[in-house]
Amino acid sequence: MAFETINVEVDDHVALIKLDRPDAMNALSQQLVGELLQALEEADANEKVRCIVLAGSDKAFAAGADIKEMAKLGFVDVFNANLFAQVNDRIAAIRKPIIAAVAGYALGGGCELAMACDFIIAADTAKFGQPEINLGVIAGIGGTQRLARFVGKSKAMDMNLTGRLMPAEEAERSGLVSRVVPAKKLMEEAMGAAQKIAEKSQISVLAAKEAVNRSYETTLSEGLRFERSLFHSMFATEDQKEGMSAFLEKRQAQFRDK
Ligand SMILES: CCCCCCCCCCCCC[C@H](O)CC(=O)SCCNC(=O)CCNC(=O)[C@H](O)C(C)(C)COP(=O)(O)OP(=O)(O)OC[C@H]1O[C@@H](n2cnc3c(N)ncnc32)[C@H](O)[C@@H]1OP(=O)(O)O
Repeated sequence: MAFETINVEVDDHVALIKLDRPDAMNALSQQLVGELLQALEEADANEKVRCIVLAGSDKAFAAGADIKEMAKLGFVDVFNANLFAQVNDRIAAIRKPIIAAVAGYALGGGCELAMACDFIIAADTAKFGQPEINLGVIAGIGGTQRLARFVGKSKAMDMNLTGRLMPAEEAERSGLVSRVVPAKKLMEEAMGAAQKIAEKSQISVLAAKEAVNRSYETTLSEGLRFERSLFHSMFATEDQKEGMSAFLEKRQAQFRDK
């Protein structure tokens, strides 16, 4: 399907999804959110795709929900529509890894979208924030919950209450992002990471993603039990046999399990 507010390219096992509303700093309109969710689900269902990269423009990953759309809404509108309720569930249901490649502004829903991905690679130009307080609202899809878990209460409270932006270096230091690279290297780094993941055992990749994500949903002892049962199940795969044999035979593993 042709999209109007995003671009999708699939090449060599990696799906690159780029937000494309340059005139509005990639503001997350209802149309863009719908197209993004469909593109993610199509990539997840595409057997050729093994990793997904989500990117914006040099100036903005995404500047948040579309304020022009939200300005005219009232409580009854958003409550009855249960606005954005399904977004979290649909992104959480994507089994393949999603790397957020963030340059420029990732604000409000833009920061929340990046945090909902599996890890963030940031350009040194990236600025993260939850400035909803400036609009007389609060973050609505993870900006108080994920942020507090990722960077700790003090920084999450500071950002949500003052609306200040967190530069890339602080974001890395705080654990919000995995790596910071020069802006001109961002896409090379993100696509390189995606390629590296695509070469791994796909079944192990899916299992590792599920295990790490479970750590945010359960107790340590329960999480260790979940991790152990997934670890044990890896020994039923051809990839475990191939991976360990390849190491002992000092050759590159050729993983087969889908
Ligand atoms: C778990 C899954 C998560 C999935 C998330 C994805 C789906 C969910 C999306 C909805 C999320 C709802 C909950 C969320 O918490 C609520 C919000 O996001 S509220 C919005 C928060 N964002 C902001 O407050 C930032 C607003 N923008 C700015 O502060 C500035 O634009 C800027 C980014 C600092 C850049 O400033 P400048 O360089 O000066 O550029 P301009 O301001 O002139 O902007 C250029 C142009 O773009 C338009 N624009 C910018 N941001 C938005 C926006 N958020 N909505 C609509 N339009 C925007 C701006 O109006 C200008 O347009 P023009 O005037 O030229 O027509």
